[in-house]
Amino acid sequence: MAFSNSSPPILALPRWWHQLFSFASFSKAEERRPLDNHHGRIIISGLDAAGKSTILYQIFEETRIVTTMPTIGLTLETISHYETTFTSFDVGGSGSTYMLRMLKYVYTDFDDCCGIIWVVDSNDRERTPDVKKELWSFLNEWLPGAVPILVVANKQDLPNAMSVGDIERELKLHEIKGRRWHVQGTKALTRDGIRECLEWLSDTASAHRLPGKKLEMTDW
Ligand SMILES: Nc1nc2c(ncn2[C@@H]2O[C@H](COP(=O)(O)OP(=O)(O)OP(=O)(O)O)[C@@H](O)[C@H]2O)c(=O)[nH]1
Ligand SMILES: [Mg+2]
Repeated sequence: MAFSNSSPPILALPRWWHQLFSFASFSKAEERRPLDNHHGRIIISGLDAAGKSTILYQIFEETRIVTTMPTIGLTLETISHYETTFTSFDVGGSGSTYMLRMLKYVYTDFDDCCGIIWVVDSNDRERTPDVKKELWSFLNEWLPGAVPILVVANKQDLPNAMSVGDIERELKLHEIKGRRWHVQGTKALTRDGIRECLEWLSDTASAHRLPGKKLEMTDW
């Protein structure tokens, strides 16, 4: 998602919108998965078109193919599943810094954030510098304390995709201090790697959750 400086972002959907997804996903949840017993919030972020919404839906849907539309404006996509909520948002585009500031103001319950999924389009080599800039700005200015970060190297099915090692080097992930991090390759369209993502988060995010808080995943 991108928007120009001249057109400030707006909250594109009412706050109750995610309840539709809560209802839809709840009925499908028969088999317990790695994060099902956790509490807190997990944020899914990254540049536009990286695959955030696809990953969000693949975590919960049983279908093999997921169709997504570009997430427009300052749109939060949130899905609740048992005690877990995933919320997704975009940080790309020229208005991203303004948007993050506004989100901090509007949406104040990030104190319960216990993990981040940062989605990268591994096939989009041209935008690697943008990804690096946004990721580090996010880590330095936005993400509280020692919250663990899972970098998802998505679109591994595409022939020009950077490897997990390439992404680790390009984004200088080894310079991350004071928090656990990991890179997981995924092919979100076919769900490859999604379970591994959840397993890593299950091991690490729980250490950062607040007692008694519901686990939520937020695709911003
Ligand atoms: N080849 C391939 N395409 C993918 C993969 N994951 C997502 N896509 C496609 O990439 C496009 C963008 O995916 P979305 O999930 O909408 O990405 P997003 O990050 O939510 O995008 P915005 O909401 O616009 O910021 C869609 O056409 C997806 O079908 C993948 O692993 N491989
Ligand atoms: Mg989206």
